[in-house]
Amino acid sequence: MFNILVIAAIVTFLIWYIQYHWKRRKLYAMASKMNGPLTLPFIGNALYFVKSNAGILQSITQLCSDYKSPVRVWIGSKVYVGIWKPSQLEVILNNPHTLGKPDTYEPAKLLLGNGLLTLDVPIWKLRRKTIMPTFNQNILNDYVKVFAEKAEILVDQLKKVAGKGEFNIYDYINRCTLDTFCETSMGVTINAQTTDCEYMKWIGRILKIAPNVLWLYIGPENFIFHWIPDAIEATKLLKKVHDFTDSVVKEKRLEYQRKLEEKQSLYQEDSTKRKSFLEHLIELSETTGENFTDEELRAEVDTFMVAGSDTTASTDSYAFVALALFPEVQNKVYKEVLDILGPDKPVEYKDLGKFVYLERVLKETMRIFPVAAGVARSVTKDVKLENYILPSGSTAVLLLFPLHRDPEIWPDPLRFDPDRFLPDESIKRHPYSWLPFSAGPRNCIGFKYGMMSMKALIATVIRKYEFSTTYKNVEDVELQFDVMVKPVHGFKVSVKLRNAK
Ligand code: HEM
Repeated sequence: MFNILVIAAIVTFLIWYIQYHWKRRKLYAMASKMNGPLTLPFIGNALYFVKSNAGILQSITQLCSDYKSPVRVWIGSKVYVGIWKPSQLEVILNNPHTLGKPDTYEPAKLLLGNGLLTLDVPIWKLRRKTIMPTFNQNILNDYVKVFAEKAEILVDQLKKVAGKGEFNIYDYINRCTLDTFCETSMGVTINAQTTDCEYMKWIGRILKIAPNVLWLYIGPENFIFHWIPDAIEATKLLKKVHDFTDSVVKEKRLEYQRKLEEKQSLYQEDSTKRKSFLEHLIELSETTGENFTDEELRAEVDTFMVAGSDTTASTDSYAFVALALFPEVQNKVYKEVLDILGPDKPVEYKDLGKFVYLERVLKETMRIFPVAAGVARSVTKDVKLENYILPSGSTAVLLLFPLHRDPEIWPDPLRFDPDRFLPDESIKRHPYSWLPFSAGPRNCIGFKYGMMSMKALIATVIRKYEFSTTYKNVEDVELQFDVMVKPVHGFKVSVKLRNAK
């Protein structure tokens, strides 16, 4: 009897195994036509990525120098196709069958709920269309006052470290950015720069733990996620973050209802009152029939907070490291800001377009130090990619870091030269050569907000402080993959008050 059961189990397994591979035969055939390293049974090329955070980034860079785009990599039973050639990126970023997010984004779903970043394509399309108007230029212009106010507090906070040697400027900028985001996304003041703010600690810790648990989703091992201590801690912290956002959502909804009952639309009541993204979303929800649930509103607000604040804080910090590394660039930015603002006038939205050199510096910073090393998309139908077919069932990984450092596109790629972004130079390149915010219909919805807030912060700070660093050059800034691309040894700079007696 026992023998029969064993034979039945083996036969069932064999039938399942053959069916499984038979269904995937097209995937195997197409993937085998692409370049890629030799694969080991069962684990594929997983060993390439079982490394330290810095090692992972090195492995990706090495793969891209050993092979041409697209490169195929197997991790367990999943095939990932790395792409960094601009013409191929253009195909993927604009194809309707590569708009979805693969299961590598599952941890982000836990973090953020179902917000724009992680939503499945059909719902994402509707949601993106609804949310898009909240990023219009007039709304963003209203936020510049907040950017300027919070940056002035940052100027004040930096007095603590001025003239006292090197420190990690990210710690200061991150607090400033969280202050700005809480005000503009939720309409709440958390004073992260001047008080010991719990919310900031939760977000900081979650982002720190996230890389330790991310890999659990890059394989069939998803089920163990909930048993890992870091994942358990992250879940507890997430609850606190979600409870905080939930309470703000409820409060703002009640406020909206109260105003309606008083028969005053928010606009009629006080057209000069600045509204946060959340307040705009509540209004859209009520007036367009979109009917966002509280949970959906929370997911969108949390998504803005997480997708927006660490990316801008890190890019601002890289920009200060770059200014510290290249004093002649720093001087030019300082002069431009002084010419436009004078010594004390707070930055206003109409000034931002005039910072043309600062804009080139930011673009060159994001080229050399793109905080998002890559973007992943699931392939739901075969897609022709020049001489290859990207098979349905694979994951396209758009490698922005290797793209931005490709010597064929960017000669002498580690030379920091903002003039690469002069219009006459930009026009010579493929438009998909520079993609820090990605591109196509699912690009970063917050890119204008990001550019405006970074310009406002840097202009406000550079006017008061001069930056230096013990990093000697770009190569010296060793990088690692830490959800975002971050320097192994921090964003090390020293600051000195300008005109200090
Ligand atoms: C330097 C700053 C920023 C960088 C480098 C950046 C980069 C990116 C990238 C690479 C993506 C992925 C796009 C894709 O899948 O193809 C993305 C998506 C997104 N970003 Fe940003 N981002 C920045 C700032 C912001 C800000 C300020 C906000 C919000 C206020 C924001 C909100 C989002 C959202 C909601 C998505 C998902 C869009 C969608 O799937 O429709 N980001 N961002």
